Amino acid sequence: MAQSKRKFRTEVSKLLQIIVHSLYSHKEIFLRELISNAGDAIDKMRYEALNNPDLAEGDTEWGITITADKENRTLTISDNGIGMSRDEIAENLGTIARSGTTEFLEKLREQDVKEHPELIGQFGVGFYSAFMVADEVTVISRPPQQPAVKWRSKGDESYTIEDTEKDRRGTDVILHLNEGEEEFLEDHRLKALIKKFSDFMEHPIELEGETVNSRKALWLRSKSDIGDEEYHEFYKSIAHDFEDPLETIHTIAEGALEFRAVLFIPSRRPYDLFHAEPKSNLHLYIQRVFITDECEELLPSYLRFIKGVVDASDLPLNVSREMLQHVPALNKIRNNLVGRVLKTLKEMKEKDFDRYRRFHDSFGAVLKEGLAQDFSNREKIAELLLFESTATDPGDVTTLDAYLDGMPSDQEEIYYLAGSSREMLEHSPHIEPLKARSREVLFMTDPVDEFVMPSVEYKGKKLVAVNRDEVEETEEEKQSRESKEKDYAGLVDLFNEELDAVKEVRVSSRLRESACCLTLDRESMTPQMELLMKQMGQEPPESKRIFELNPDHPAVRSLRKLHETEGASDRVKDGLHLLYEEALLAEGLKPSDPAEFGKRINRMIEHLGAQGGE
Ligand SMILES: Nc1ncnc2c1ncn2[C@@H]1O[C@H](COP(=O)(O)OP(=O)(O)OP(=O)(O)O)[C@@H](O)[C@H]1O
Repeated sequence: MAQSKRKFRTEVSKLLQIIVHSLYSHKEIFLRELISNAGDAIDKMRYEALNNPDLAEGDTEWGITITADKENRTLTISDNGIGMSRDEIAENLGTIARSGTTEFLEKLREQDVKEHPELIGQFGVGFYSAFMVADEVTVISRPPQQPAVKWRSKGDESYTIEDTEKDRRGTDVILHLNEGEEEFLEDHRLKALIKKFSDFMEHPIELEGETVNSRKALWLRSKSDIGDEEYHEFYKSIAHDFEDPLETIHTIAEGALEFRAVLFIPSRRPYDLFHAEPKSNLHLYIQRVFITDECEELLPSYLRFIKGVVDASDLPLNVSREMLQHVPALNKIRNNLVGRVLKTLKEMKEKDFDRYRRFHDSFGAVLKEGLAQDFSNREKIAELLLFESTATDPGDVTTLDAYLDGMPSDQEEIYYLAGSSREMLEHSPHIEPLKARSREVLFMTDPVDEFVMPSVEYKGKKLVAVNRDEVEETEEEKQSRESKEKDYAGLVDLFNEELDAVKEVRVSSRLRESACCLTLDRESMTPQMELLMKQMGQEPPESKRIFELNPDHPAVRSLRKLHETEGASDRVKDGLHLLYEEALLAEGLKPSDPAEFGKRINRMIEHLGAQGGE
């Protein structure tokens, strides 16, 4: 097949533009990325050859070779890994198949990357980092038992692909270095970088016929021999991150169940934490042989932000990826890992709250998913959560334990209100009765709260949403309500007739500053849940709300008087609908007919004008 020229997909061009024009610091990480890709390719080939030795074509001296050619100013990274076919190379090096890529790159301005290169670290530039130091990159690759292919690009809009010859299976990545990047052709510089970035890599990395790395898989070494820097380099290599991790967990389990794991909590939320498929990010090895990086059984999805490796020495090497889910030992490893992670987080929270706060700001919303996924650890997860509340200053947080500590002895439940922002929640009419009784209300502003919190119980106390018809009236409130109900019976009847969308209209004794509010009955979905369902293209079941009127509010009182003198006049009906629409707005909802809402307001203003002119 002749040479064909193809355009990069837009997201690749955009990424290349950022890399070529603004990624000036951390240039040397290109070597880490390319060596890490080469190592992955070897791992994949070795795994395939386990079950099908013919595929290896007799070449099982796994290794990576780095060759510097000063005359031609090229640096070549070669591996005898799995290689790429013509289609694969176009797919792997011409597109970025990660969801949300385009949106992320669009948001990331070049200036931001110049000043904060770690932002791009949330994304992981991988192979494309080669263009930080090279004006042209050639990739020659041959998969087992297939022809070779040559890919070439100058890091602009396009690349070419053509057939070629290659004896050895695997991939050569040839960088034609930019002027000024000659340091990456120097032996001592390359050696130092390989030691720094990839010393732990199991496969030998050769430079000038000499193996440079010590090759001892990091997770097999004893903890006391490993310094923070080594852990951090290892993390950056597997996570493709620019920043150090927030926390490292190195576990060596011996006895009935043997495995080793090195887990990391990143310091920053990756760009696709919520839109990518929620799957675990751990690499599973069995006796040092890489098996898969897509093993959902290793960690539940609410811990999907954890990166790292697990090496299970007890599992059979010939277990296929598909069979992994049926291996009971994996379940045990998973329980063990979950326990370690939760324990580490608890310790961090107790000993270094500022650091824990950083963790929670990035990953708290994911951790919460565990309340619904992992019943056996529910209380441990709940203990880790942080919330703002009516008792904290904006930006400050409290915990469920602190809530319980500050709770009056006659309070039976933990109160919360979920919504889009603290600001909105603070002004919600539902807070008023609790405030009046000096009860703290937790503010929940993550979308997942609506789904998980209603079923949570913490240390025997149920979490109750204060916008639901579940908060009991006090005796005093009850008496005050009953004394006023008679006066309002007529107006309440008219509301009931006029407002189809509500299930019940009630005189309320709980509201203070607000004239009215909408309360959910026990079974209904919250407005936010309804919105989410609509966003997902589903029609939520119709939920009717309870409309509560504050009999002591001047607006409600004057509407009652007007109703007594005029009956169900147009003015009274306008007032009634406006009160209802006001309650909708306080819930973050819209009046169902905005035009009619506008007209009602106009009539009211007109009326004011008429009064003023009198
Ligand atoms: N040396 C290689 N041998 C075989 N395949 C390779 C090699 N280098 C890259 N690839 C393929 O190209 C793909 C893209 O590589 P790239 O480094 O851009 O991203 P990645 O490693 O998949 O993702 P990330 O960098 O976010 O982890 C890889 O997933 C792999 O399939």
